[in-house]
Amino acid sequence: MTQAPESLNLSVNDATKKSLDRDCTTLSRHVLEQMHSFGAEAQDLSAVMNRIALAGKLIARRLSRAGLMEGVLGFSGDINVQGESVKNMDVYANDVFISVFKQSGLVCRLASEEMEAPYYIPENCPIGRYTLLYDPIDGSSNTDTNLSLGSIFSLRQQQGDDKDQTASDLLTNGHKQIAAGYILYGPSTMLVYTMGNGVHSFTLDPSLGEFILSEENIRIPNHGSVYSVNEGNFWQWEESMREYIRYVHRTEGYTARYSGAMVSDIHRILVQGGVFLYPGTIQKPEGKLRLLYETAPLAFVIEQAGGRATTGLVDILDVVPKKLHQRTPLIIGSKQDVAKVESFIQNGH
Ligand SMILES: O=C(COP(=O)(O)O)[C@@H](O)[C@H](O)[C@H](O)COP(=O)(O)O
Ligand SMILES: [Mg+2]
Ligand SMILES: [Mg+2]
Repeated sequence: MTQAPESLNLSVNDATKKSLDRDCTTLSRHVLEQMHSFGAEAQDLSAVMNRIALAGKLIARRLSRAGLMEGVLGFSGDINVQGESVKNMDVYANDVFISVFKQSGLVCRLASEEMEAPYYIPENCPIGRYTLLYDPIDGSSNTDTNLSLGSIFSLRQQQGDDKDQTASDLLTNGHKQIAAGYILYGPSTMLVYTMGNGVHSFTLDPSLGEFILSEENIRIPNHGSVYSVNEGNFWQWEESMREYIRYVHRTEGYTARYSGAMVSDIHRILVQGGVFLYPGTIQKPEGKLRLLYETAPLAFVIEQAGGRATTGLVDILDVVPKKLHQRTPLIIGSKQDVAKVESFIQNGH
């Protein structure tokens, strides 16, 4: 039998080892590495992230077969607390997050876009002290046309016992988030998260059923060519926002990208730079997006990657909400591009 040269053997083994190491860098292992500990808190956070990942896998599985199944596409017939028509996928994804945390001993309360008040899991409460805030499906208008969608999550420590079930301890600024991130349901399913120590992305490997590390410590470019905004709202904005858009139109080097799902638009900006805007309108100065489970978690991610997020006047992470479903305007992305928009809002140029 002919022996392979020693050097060839070595390089094959090295390559195999590298790919094995990569395949074993799962989300739960990564969280433990981030915490530099195998202690109880690290184990809990790793388990929480693992459950969020399970929710992402369940939602991704349903979306991948949506056109073949009854009752997945279309509207449920309900109107949610935001006054928006609810889609069947909104209902399913909302229930998925509740189901994965039941009997988990991890999360005591869940608050979402689709529920007027938080959902309490009393059996978890003596143990789990976390609250999960989430947008189960972001960009739901894309559901019926097989386009990208997202889920957004934010984890907070419960303060106090919340005996009266008003959840008033959630009405604090975004710096109180322990972890935040999103799942992007695109050509592949990705999970991006931060725990205050950089931003990391994972791709779902369907053959393993695991989220595997794609990129660690992602840094957003300081400037990018993309501006991402619904220009259909042009005449509803304040003049300063219209002036900014006129500036973009007059200036070389900008390109518009808008998918209808904020998670995918902001993911593009995280990777390639630029700015996403959802400003308030003259009629609705607070805009459309909700602070606790949309703008604050995305602000945490983008700031951790070296970018910025503001209402135009105040950093998103400094905003203290008065109510659970409070809305804020959002300008988020590369530092230079956000500063440019701010200068139009604050100085008119
Ligand atoms: O948060 C969003 C919508 O939230 P939702 O789907 O209701 O969770 C965004 O993804 C927007 O849908 C998106 O930016 C498009 O908004 P419009 O330009 O259609 O208002
Ligand atoms: Mg949303
Ligand atoms: Mg939603």
